[in-house]
Amino acid sequence: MTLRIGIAGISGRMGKLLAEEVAAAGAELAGGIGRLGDAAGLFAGSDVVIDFTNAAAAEAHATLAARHGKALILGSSGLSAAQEAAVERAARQVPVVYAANFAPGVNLLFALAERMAAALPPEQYDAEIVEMHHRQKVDAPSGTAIGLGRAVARGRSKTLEEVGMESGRDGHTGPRATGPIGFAALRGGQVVGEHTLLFAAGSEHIALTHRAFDRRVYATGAVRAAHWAVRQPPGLYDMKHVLGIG
Ligand SMILES: NC(=O)C1=CN([C@@H]2O[C@H](COP(=O)(O)OP(=O)(O)OC[C@H]3O[C@@H](n4cnc5c(N)ncnc54)[C@H](OP(=O)(O)O)[C@@H]3O)[C@@H](O)[C@H]2O)C=CC1
Ligand SMILES: O=C(O)C1=N[C@H](C(=O)O)C[C@H](O)C1
Repeated sequence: MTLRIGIAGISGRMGKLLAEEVAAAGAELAGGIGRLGDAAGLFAGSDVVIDFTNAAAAEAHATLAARHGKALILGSSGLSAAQEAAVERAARQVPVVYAANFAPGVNLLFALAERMAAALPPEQYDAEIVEMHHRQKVDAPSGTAIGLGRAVARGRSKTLEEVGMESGRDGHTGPRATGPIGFAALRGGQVVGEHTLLFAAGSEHIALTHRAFDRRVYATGAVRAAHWAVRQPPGLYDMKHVLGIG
């Protein structure tokens, strides 16, 4: 049977591409809403909903997904801890794929970041994450940068909260602390998404960079996740589960 996919945020930069990718994948566009749309109606009429909106709307859509028993693909970034807790609650009842970035290359980068961090002692290698996005982006650091930070922390057998984040350095900051991960966010023009993870030691640097040239890469990944999610039991998944990379 043809999969019915609903889109929350259909008039946005991502939403327009998602509608095209739903059709390209042979699925049915069950409906699409913007800020003023009927969200409950969208969930009622869809097998799975893809959300690329904002943090507050994402939280509301997670609650609706659970209420309507529908799978959810969540791409929105900038969620607070409380908003992520609402997503986790929904995922006890329905499959939720919550991914900071739906590009395959970034998800490989997450896996590499964890392995590199495990191999490079924090006393010798400072981890720094630099990201750049278009001037319309409203949250910083990007969800992907935070995802990279979480991967580095995991590689060091800690959480990101335990390791600590150092962002917005300005003025007399004093020497860099050992351990925390540095974050820097650049905004300008129409940059689709660039992320660099740098491990800096006294005698060497290692840097990994991902550049997205076309945000269609995210839309293709999200539609792929939608087809995958409807076959899963309730749970919180991310793109590594969809792609089968660990
Ligand atoms: N995980 C990933 O791979 C990616 C994540 N993102 C994230 O996706 C989100 C959207 O990005 P982008 O498309 O560039 O942003 P846009 O601002 O272009 O689009 C967001 C859309 O969401 C709609 N919206 C706002 N509130 C609601 C609501 N309550 N219900 C339904 N729709 C709503 C807006 O509609 P209206 O026009 O009515 O205001 C708008 O069209 C961001 O958080 C971004 O960081 C982006 C790219 C990739
Ligand atoms: O807002 C964007 O554009 C993007 N947001 C995501 C993020 O916050 O990481 C993913 C991608 O970098 C594009």
